[in-house]
Amino acid sequence: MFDKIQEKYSLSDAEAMLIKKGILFNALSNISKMLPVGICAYVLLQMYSIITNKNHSAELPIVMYLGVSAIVILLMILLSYVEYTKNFIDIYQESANRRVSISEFLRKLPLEFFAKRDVSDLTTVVMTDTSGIEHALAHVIPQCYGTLLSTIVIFLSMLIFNFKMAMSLFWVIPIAFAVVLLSRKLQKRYNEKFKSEKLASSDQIQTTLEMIKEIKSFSLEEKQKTSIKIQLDAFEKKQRESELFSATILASAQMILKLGIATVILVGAYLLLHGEIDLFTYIIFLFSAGLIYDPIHALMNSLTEIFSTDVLVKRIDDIKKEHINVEPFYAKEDDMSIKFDNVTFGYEDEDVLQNATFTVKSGSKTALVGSSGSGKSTVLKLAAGFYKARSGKVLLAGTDISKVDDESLLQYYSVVFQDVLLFDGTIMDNIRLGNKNATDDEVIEAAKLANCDSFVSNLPDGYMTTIGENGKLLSGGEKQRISIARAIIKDAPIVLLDEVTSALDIQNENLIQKAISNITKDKTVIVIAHKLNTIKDCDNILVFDKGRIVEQGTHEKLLEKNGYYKKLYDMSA
Ligand SMILES: Nc1ncnc2c1ncn2[C@@H]1O[C@H](COP(=O)(O)OP(=O)(O)OP(=O)(O)O)[C@@H](O)[C@H]1O
Repeated sequence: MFDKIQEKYSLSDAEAMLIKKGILFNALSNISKMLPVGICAYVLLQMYSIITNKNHSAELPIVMYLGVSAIVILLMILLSYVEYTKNFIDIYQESANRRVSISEFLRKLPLEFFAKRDVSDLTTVVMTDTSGIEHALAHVIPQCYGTLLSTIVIFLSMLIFNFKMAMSLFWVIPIAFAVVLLSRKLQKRYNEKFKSEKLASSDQIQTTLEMIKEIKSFSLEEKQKTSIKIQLDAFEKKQRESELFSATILASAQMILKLGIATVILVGAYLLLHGEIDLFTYIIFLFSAGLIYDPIHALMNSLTEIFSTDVLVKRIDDIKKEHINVEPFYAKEDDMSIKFDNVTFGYEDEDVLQNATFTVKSGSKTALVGSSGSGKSTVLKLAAGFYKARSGKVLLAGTDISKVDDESLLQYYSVVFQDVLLFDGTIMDNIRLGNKNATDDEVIEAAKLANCDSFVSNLPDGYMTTIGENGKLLSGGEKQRISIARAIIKDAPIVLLDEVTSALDIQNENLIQKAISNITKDKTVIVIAHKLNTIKDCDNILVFDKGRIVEQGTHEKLLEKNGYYKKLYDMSA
């Protein structure tokens, strides 16, 4: 049985051992809680015998009872302490590794996976779902199985002590369990609905916060408020339904358990009157009836929590099923040629790139031109292995990049995309992201080449200025220049540039172009350009229209051809 638990929760051997100890100490702690029952019953019986024998001169050995009680209390405290440290502290520490390993796994997944899943959903998996499992492992599973074990031990002891009384005490337990277990499927369904509404709510709140500027500028506050309210109401409804269902099941199980007290009183009284049991046995069972059902009720509570972890475990398992390429990519003798071999790709059902075939020779420059939405950025993303081709192959130095590990592949790429992502840190650290070993001087050198130096020197702390979440303290052009500096400092053999001049003012554009021509020197380059006069010296130009390459060649050849490129060129002139 424990193997199943270990497999279900993907427990490490150390974690499994801690949980086993937790179960053992919980069981011992539960059993120790029954010891006072024996002592109390024995004291009461002694008192009764003194009173009924009218032997008032006889004395109770009070000191001995106090001594035994003190030992029992010490034992109970010790067991509770060990149970606490084993269950909560050690297991929590071990479980923290689970969150790290999921984050690490996510980091290795291809970008394609992130396109299918939204960020708040994944954050919930890493933070909330793992917390739910941690809580279950520390607080619920050891108690649950510990209580089960101690109940079996107590049941067997009581059965040996008195069969009829034991049956009158324990008959309710399987019935109460059956009620909880039979409700499992329904419980799961309620839980899944509740979880998905919760996710949709946090998703909507996150989207609202991300789009706050647009919402305000288009006066959409009221509309947004209404849709958030509708979503939150739906979430609350599902939460109420789920909790009401669990509470009803638990209350019913508890009522069934309480019936056991009545049967112990009635059956005990009957057996006592018919001389089948003595008063001591009766008292023992009466006390036991007052104590034994509480941990069992707690166990049932725990069971509903264990059922609810099924959904969490499934969500984590679904991520872990994703395929990660582990084969590292090795560059072959400086060959950095990129080949698209009949590549077709779509983000969703529709193909946005069809049968693209071209070669970017090692050390050459290829420009991608075409109307908006024709598939240029998609080609860059496929070239960097961010997405896998639906059919056909993308090859780097003859190796199919869909088969190799992203991390080893991407070390050969410097990428500057339209959407610049910066983290909330200093400018120095943001640029150093391109090369974590770069010295401060090297960072500043790269920043100068990317024309960052002029605006950075005007900032209060220069390169040590913190730029806020996603560089919110910087302009679009400044952010883009930082991303160029990153690419410069990385100095990778392949450079992918997407509309690098789009967010720059005219004054800086020439300087940037110069910086780019410096970093792209002797590199394999694919650049997207809307200003066609900047790509005249490219070795090859691919002209895109509606996801297809309609022309390719050098600037002169394409002009001579007098086709689509010529039309675009004339329009941009
Ligand atoms: N993440 C995505 N999910 C779904 N569709 C996408 C995604 N990214 C792009 N598309 C769609 O793919 C098609 C090609 O987009 P792509 O960004 O490659 O065009 P582009 O030529 O680079 O356009 P632009 O010059 O405007 O940047 C477009 O129809 C676009 O709507």
